Amino acid sequence: MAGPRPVVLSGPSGAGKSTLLKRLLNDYEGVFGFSVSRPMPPPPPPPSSNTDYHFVSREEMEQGIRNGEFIENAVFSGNMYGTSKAAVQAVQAKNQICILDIDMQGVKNIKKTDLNPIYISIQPPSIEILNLYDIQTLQNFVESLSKRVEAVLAGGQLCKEPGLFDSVIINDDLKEAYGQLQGALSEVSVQHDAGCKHDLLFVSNVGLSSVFL
Ligand SMILES: Nc1ncnc2c1ncn2[C@@H]1O[C@H](COP(=O)(O)OP(=O)(O)OP(=O)(O)O)[C@@H](O)[C@H]1O
Repeated sequence: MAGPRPVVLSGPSGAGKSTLLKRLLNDYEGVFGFSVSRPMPPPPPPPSSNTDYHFVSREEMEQGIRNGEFIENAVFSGNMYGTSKAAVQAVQAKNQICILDIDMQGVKNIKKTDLNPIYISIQPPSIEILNLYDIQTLQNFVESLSKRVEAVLAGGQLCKEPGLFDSVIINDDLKEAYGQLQGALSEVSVQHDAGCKHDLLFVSNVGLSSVFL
């Protein structure tokens, strides 16, 4: 597939992925594009005005899921959401760089594709700190707390699996973590600096992984 390599960002809810991404978006203003997702109609209000949805029929989406066309998908408030391989490839075809914020299942799914992204894991320094960061979300989803903690612990172990991630960033000090993220993205910068006109583009995942953990 022609075009720049996508970038996968993964890590437990509350590890700081959005915070780091916001910094990137801010620092590379005009370089980042907008997100691409595939919710089912009737669509809810977009999570952010930056979100660029691609609408398909329920049948089409269900067929696509059966055919393995989606890196990940989920249902929220009766609507289906997903990130398709085609959406990532469409971004590559525009010579832009996709950053995918996906969960561990999504990481495993994308490994089965030929998208060949750079894999970056964002991890909290400790489970105690994660709980502090994530307290509001936890309050909203108290009943799923134990499952979420299990998923966080499993994710923390999984990210250490050899070959799974290219970089594992422990988000203790935000400035330091951001510097490491920029370092991990240096390949992207090199391409951009080389005048290849590779823009960075943030493709949101369903963005609701915390709901489903
Ligand atoms: N290094 C850090 N030090 C202190 N607070 C942090 C740090 N990184 C992130 N936070 C705070 O932790 C909270 C959760 O961060 P953030 O929303 O970026 O996590 P996330 O990984 O995107 O979670 P989710 O996947 O649930 O969206 C935010 O309030 C953020 O300001």
